[in-house]
Amino acid sequence: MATKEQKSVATSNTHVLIFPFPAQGHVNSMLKLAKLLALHHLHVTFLNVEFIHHSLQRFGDIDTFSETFPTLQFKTIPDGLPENHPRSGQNVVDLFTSVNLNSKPFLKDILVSQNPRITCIIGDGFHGSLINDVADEVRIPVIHFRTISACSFWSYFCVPHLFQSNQLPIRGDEDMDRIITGIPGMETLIRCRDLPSFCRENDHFKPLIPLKSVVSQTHESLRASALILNTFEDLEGPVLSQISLQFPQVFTIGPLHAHLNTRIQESNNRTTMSQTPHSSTNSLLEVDRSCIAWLDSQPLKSVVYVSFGSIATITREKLLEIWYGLVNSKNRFLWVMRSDIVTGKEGQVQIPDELVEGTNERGFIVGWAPQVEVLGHKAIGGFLTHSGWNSTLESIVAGVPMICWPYFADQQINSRFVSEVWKLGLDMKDVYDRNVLEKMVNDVMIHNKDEFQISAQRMAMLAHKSVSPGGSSNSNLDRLIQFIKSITLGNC
Ligand SMILES: O=c1ccn([C@@H]2O[C@H](COP(=O)(O)OP(=O)(O)O[C@H]3O[C@H](CO)[C@@H](O)[C@H](O)[C@H]3O)[C@@H](O)[C@H]2O)c(=O)[nH]1
Ligand SMILES: C[C@H]1CC[C@@H]2C(C(=O)O)=CO[C@@H](O)[C@@H]21
Repeated sequence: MATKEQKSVATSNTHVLIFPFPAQGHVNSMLKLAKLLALHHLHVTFLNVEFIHHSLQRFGDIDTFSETFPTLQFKTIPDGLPENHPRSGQNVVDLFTSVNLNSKPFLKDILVSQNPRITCIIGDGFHGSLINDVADEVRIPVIHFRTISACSFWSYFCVPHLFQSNQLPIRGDEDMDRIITGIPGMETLIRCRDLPSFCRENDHFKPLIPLKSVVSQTHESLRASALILNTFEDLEGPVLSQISLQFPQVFTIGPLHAHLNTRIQESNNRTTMSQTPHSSTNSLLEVDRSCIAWLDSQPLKSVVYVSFGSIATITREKLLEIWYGLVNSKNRFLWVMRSDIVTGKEGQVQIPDELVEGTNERGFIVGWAPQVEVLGHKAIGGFLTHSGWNSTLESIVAGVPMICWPYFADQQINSRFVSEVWKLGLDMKDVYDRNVLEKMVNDVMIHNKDEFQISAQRMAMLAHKSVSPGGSSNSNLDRLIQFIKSITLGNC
């Protein structure tokens, strides 16, 4: 239910247009920012490509937003791909090319036709050059929101320097444990294998998204008036100090899902009109809630939650290797197995009898889960994750230790920080072995459980502190709102 305060009309002519890269991990966090700004009475237009908007209407709850966020509106543009294009899994990379090539006229049209007029664009930094070029043409100030961690953003930023100092490229026959020394703030931490996967010459994504392109998008953020990151100072302070030397206006306002809940609660408390917590999923896929009833019947912290996000795909062999590792560990598990997760032509995966039995005894499989709710459930004791940034933050907020099995892009460096810097879990990157997984799962769930639980609880507490009144992300959001308003005034 909307509060009196939320229902009040926008108090200024500040009108922000937010445009995410069309994928779950990006829409998720950028829509949370949209809600936060709307909650503070700014006009917000959230621009999606059509298929994302339709998915949010089908599986999310955006049609109910006008009640709670009256100053938030949705607009759509085409993505330029044929209607029957499978926009799921790793096919999302085609969207990058197509949106870059085709969306400019539609974007410009939306930007100049709104009332009140758009005074600021918050664009996905992954589409940095597109956003900057359009913003220049229509003369509207632009802020970049990069939806990845500060440590991965910074590593992309430093790539040209790594080439100059002959630390890159990473060739096919490379010693992947070679230390990369040229990233300020991470001097002895990063091995070749921990750099974003696009840095590997033999990366299977390389032909689809060249490293050069991701790096140049990252440098495009230098042209923006400010940079927003979904992180918090207690988590990534040293790297953020380095980023601030290059980017004078950096706003760290995460973890955004926790921040939004805090601000909604604050606003409810002020008006006493409604105490209903905000539980929107922003989901692009149909959520299967049956797993919650299953979790309700499991012992405290006994279940490993397994999910590899919205893009990762795996071969049949790797899927079975993970499955064996989980079943052989004898722990209970809840696994999100997306319908498009298995690559290759085999179609249906034949599942050995011992895996079927082990799963019937101790496992539960769904196509898509209410992840934030699952991670917050008392039965969850660990998270086998691909280390996507949203999943990492959601695990941190819930105080759940991780076993990391990164797939591509920023995930390789996120998992290094999870294991070696934050001590929140173990990193299994580049290993596809059931015995290793079995051992790691048991380390996190049983043998070193107390140690991991203590560090996970500590970081969860810091995350909550950062979004609470007086916390760094909370204050940074107030500063960001003032910054956006000052851009509006300067623009009049
Ligand atoms: O069953 C599920 C599984 C996932 N999710 C949600 O889906 C999101 C997944 O996001 P993320 O963990 O970031 O993974 P990806 O979908 O893989 O995200 C892409 O975008 C991220 C942000 O840029 C990057 O960090 C990743 O590497 C990139 O693959 C999270 O909010 C989850 O809560 C669900 O709601 N239900
Ligand atoms: C398709 C992926 C390549 C990298 C992109 C990204 C980024 O901002 O660097 C994050 O996650 C992915 O969704 C994008």
